[in-house]
Amino acid sequence: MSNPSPTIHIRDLTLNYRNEPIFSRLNTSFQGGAFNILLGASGVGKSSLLKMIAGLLPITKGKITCEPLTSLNSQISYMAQQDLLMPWATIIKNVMLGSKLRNEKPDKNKALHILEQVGLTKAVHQYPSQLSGGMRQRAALARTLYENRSIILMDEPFSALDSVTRSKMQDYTAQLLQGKTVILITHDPFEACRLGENIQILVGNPAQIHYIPSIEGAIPRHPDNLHVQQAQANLLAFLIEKSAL
Ligand SMILES: Nc1ncnc2c1ncn2[C@@H]1O[C@H](COP(=O)(O)OP(=O)(O)OP(=O)(O)O)[C@@H](O)[C@H]1O
Repeated sequence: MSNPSPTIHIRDLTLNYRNEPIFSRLNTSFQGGAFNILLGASGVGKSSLLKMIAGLLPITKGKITCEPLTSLNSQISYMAQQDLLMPWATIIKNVMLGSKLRNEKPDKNKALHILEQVGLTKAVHQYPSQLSGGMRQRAALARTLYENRSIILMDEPFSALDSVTRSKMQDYTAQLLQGKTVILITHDPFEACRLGENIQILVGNPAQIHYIPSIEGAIPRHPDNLHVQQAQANLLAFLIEKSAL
């Protein structure tokens, strides 16, 4: 049997930026094999936390571990807020870039299938500069989904999409990443309640974690679902209450 997707533990993690604390002794866990959603006001430290998990920001105090205990970095696929597409490569080559960098044989059929599912069949041989912002974001999503990793970190992956495309991409992503450990940052309470199996909010300065009660039903939850609507209203009220504005 293959290993289960790991749970990620954050222990006493501290991050300062220009002598200001972003978090101080932060503790939480992101559930293995589940969609973990992370919300919080702009600037609270969500992207920094994700980058620390991805190994892109150094850890000076505290620990990030996973259970079962293995090396984190080799298991992670990370989708940044910026699409980070290579301007010199076509969209399909961008999607298969990871294979190339690892000297593996690229799986063209898989890349084409994912690109079809994200609605980019016609753009396969185009360059990033020829695409709209939403198309570029879907290309970056396709590249992330192509990597068959057990931990997927996504920083606002659907933020540039219109609401219909966003809903379709949420459904597809939830279906494809079933059983993986996903940490997804969003500013959208509705997205959080449709996709979240574990919802956490970073609040305050230094930031601490606040947990949202779990929502009934398997993901992706239907927009009609009354539990989703109620949870979304409660979540929005909480975010407004904690807003510094
Ligand atoms: N290299 C860095 N290391 C640590 N902190 C940084 C760094 N660069 C910027 N910061 C500061 O860290 C704080 C948290 O930024 P971060 O991008 O993690 O917030 P965020 O919650 O993801 O915001 P947003 O929702 O706007 O993307 C900000 O005040 C930012 O100015």
